[in-house]
Amino acid sequence: MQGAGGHGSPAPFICIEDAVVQRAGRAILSIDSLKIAEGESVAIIGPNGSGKSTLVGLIARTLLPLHRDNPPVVFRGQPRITLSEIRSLVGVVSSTMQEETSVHLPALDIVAGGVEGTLGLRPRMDERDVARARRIAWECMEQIGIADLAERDMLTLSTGQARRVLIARALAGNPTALCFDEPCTGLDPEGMHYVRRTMRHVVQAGHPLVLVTHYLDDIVPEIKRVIALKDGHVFADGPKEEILTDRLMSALFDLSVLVTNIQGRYSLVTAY
Ligand SMILES: Nc1ncnc2c1ncn2[C@@H]1O[C@H](COP(=O)(O)OP(=O)(O)OP(=O)(O)O)[C@@H](O)[C@H]1O
Repeated sequence: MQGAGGHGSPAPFICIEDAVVQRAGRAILSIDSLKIAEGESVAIIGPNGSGKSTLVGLIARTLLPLHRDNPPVVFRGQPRITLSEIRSLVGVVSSTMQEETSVHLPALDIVAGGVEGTLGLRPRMDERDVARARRIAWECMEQIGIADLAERDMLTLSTGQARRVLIARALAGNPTALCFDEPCTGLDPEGMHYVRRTMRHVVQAGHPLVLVTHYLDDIVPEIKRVIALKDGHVFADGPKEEILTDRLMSALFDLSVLVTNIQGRYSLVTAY
């Protein structure tokens, strides 16, 4: 089937054209053109305030751009798409969600809530639907190696464990792609290790990932493309070997930095 990409090329999974998000009278994000192909995993990096979370909100439609006749964000070439269709295309995990799910509920029910996009299981849910949602939740937790947390109260989990529960919750909605906004922020090295391992696992399991991060270390080997944002604009976009260089990263962060690459795992080093 030919998508809306024209000339026989398939439509991109996400196509953002001429998108402007304005807050307090100024453009906090301004994207001329940004396309993410079907099946492609990307990392979006940039300093604080560069517009990364705004971009996630734009993609997930949790915030709205300036009105235009043609929608600035188009999935698979379909200009009109509902919020629930977006949810089935992109499962988002963000720190806001972590706050929202800090409640006295078993982790299994938090994950089960991901099936219908609710916080925990919906009240007055049919018994069969509850059983089905819990079965899916269990499978998703098992898939990423956290089934042992199923009965634990969310409020007793470490930040790293809760983060992985949220990843399982996103998987429970069976979205095509996943979008993680700063998945390793606030975690200790062990927590980071397990979240990064989980990211590799979900990509290898066939879910393309849009990863938003400050840390080059989060860019798992499966991610080949890096998009750098600065001051609300795309500053650089390309294969990670071309973007993750000393020169480009120093210009991005306005700081003299060195990029290390050990067997495909990148890091930033500064001489402080
Ligand atoms: N509601 C708002 N009103 C005014 N300014 C806002 C609002 N929301 C965001 N901004 C500003 O927009 C810019 C981009 O914010 P955004 O949260 O997208 O950046 P970010 O790259 O995700 O930052 P961080 O790395 O700190 O999470 C920032 O300068 C922020 O202060």
